[in-house]
Amino acid sequence: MDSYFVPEISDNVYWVGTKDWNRRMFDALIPLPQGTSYNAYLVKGDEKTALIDSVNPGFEKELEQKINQIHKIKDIDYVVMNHAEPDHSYSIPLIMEMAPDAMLVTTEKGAGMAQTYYNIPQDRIMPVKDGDTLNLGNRKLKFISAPWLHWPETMFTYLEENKVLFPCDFFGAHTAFGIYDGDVDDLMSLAKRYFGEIMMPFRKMGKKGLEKAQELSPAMIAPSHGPIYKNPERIFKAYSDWTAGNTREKAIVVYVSMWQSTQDMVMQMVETLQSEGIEVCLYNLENADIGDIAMDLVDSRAVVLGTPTVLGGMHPLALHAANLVKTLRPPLKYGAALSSYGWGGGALSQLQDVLGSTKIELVGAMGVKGPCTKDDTGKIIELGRELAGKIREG
Ligand SMILES: Cc1cc2nc3c(=O)[nH]c(=O)nc-3n(C[C@H](O)[C@H](O)[C@H](O)COP(=O)(O)O)c2cc1C
Repeated sequence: MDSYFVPEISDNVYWVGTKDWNRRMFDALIPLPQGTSYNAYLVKGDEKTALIDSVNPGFEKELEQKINQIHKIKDIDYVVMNHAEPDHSYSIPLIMEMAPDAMLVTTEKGAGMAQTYYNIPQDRIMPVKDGDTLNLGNRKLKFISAPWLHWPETMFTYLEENKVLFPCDFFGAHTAFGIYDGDVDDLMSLAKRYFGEIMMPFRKMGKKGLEKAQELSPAMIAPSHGPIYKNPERIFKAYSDWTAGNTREKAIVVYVSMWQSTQDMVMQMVETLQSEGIEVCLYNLENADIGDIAMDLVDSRAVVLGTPTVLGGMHPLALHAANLVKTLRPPLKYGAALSSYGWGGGALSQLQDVLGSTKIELVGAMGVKGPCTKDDTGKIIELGRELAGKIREG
């Protein structure tokens, strides 16, 4: 490529990130319907220049050229590492090699990770604490500790003069589309999906991070994935609901069925919940997108899990889903389980084991031998009504 598009997103602040249009999977787990971006930013003061975050493996050359279009890479003074994960930090050692006087700026924990992951020598690392500032001449960077968003070493960086917040993964979205928030129609869904996948397990820390971000009153939020927010209020409002764990009168139903018996049970439950005024989203685990499930877990009040018994336990897809429900720590209050079995069963007791350590109140777990009888259907309707009542209570 002869020349890259390197937008100046704010006075003397340049987006030097890269877009991974064709990536379809993240963390070997999460589908990416619109690819993703690895946002890195170059901040030029009249005395010093800082690079904030870097890019994923495979995009080093593009990053190098983009920086060089704005400022000689060898003259970079600081490389700020908000988060050590390789999608943002993999290219840091290369930049440090090309910019021999540059210092790596990161948290105390980040310093350890920079050595472990990237072999950055200790004498080239400048650890910073919450509230520390770094002078670039006519502009200043301020560092805000933001642990567990979503690794222990994470921090935000704030460019005070421009009022631009660089929160790394926090407020991010996986999409390669658009530069600014107004460019992507379904951005709030993508941001919610990202929140569910990455930030939901750390809602308490997220609440604190949100408060710290709001206190700064930034004019712009420049995350490490997805579009840059020219209007932070929109994402602030959304994060306020999501980190608080505000749920709706909504049930997420996830199931798998080999011979349709469990599916019939699940469908009767769906009809009952809907007729009781409950919003329902349904995923067949055979073809469901885990990211969609994570997104709907963000504000669902109840989960219904349907699985047949397979070899004495849950169907492996249902076990995977139940484990996700457990580890993503959604704000679910209620649950119900539906299962068909052939002879001895076993799926329901395994499900109760998996979800036993969560705060989800299991309203009912119903097992049926073979296909549903009329009598069984009546019991599912009863269970559905009871679950709907709980959901309406709040
Ligand atoms: C591969 C396989 C393994 C099974 N293992 C068990 C089992 O260990 N215990 C049991 O009670 N039923 C077992 N079954 C029977 C199913 O649980 C039963 O057919 C059930 O009705 C299937 O529900 P579905 O129609 O929702 O797939 C197994 C069935 C299959 C196909």
